[in-house]
Amino acid sequence: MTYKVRVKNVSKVFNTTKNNKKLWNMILPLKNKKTEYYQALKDVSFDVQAGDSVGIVGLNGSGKSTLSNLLGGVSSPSAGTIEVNGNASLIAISAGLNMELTGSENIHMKCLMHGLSEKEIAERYDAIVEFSELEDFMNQPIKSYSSGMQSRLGFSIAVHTDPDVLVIDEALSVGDDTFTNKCIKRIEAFREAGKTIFFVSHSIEQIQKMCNKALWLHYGEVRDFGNCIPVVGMYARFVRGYNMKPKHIQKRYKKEMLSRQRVEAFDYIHDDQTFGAWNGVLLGGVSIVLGIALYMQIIGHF
Ligand SMILES: Nc1ncnc2c1ncn2[C@@H]1O[C@H](COP(=O)(O)OP(=O)(O)OP(=O)(O)O)[C@@H](O)[C@H]1O
Repeated sequence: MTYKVRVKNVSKVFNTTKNNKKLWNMILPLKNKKTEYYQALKDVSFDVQAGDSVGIVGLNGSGKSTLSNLLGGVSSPSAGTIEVNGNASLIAISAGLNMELTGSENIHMKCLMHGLSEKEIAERYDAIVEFSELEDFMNQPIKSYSSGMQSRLGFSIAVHTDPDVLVIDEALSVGDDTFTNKCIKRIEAFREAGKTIFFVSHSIEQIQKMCNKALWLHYGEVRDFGNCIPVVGMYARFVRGYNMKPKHIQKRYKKEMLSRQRVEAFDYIHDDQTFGAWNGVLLGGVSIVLGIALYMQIIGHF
């Protein structure tokens, strides 16, 4: 069967080394023996078909937002591949919005980023504003918006740019019920049109209502993936059992799981951090050459 989104052996690693930004570490990155990494996602694989609506569940810190950022193209995996047939749009609270720009400018900017022409933006502008219910706030910088207002604007822009894959990360958790219901209706219409949706939420009820598939992430790994009702049912049973455990047991479990996600290998990474390291080497080299040139100039003067 053809897939709409294929996530294959994806890992995401963050450099969590303390004092990593010291100039010395940037110039001589390979000297930094104590580099520490945190593996937020570990070897995640699954395929999703067009028309699927996938709920992503998991405890706090299990990697849901990290995955939604990868799916929405906001960041790239440290290892593995994500293939999306079509264009994807991420809606998270304030994702991709510029806090200094007004609501109106943000609409323009995000629509351009999604490949819409000036004519298409002009045609859709009123509908975006009307759906967001922010008519009176369009000329204000969005840093003055509440998180619910930012989310409404982000949601409205994203659905009107008509993406093939919509990634919704907790964006519905900050709105009031009336707006959330309006969004849910819009998402359902989206699904009926054969689009693909990823939906991150802590509300099991919302996921059961809106999704046909579910992915359960557990401390960066796929614990289960498949039809929504059984996967979410298993997850709900796990959460009930977990919540019944005494606090100190929960704390110990969490600590042990987090310690398993710390990795030390340097060569594992082939993303921005390695680029950063080589940029450091380049910067160091250029500095030395400039230093020598300056020294020669000074010597030449005397
Ligand atoms: N930029 C970063 N640098 C270092 N660690 C990070 C970074 N981003 C995320 N993490 C870590 O990765 C892990 C997964 O985070 P993520 O936000 O994806 O989890 P989540 O499942 O969305 O959590 P929540 O339910 O609380 O929103 C967390 O332990 C987090 O601290």
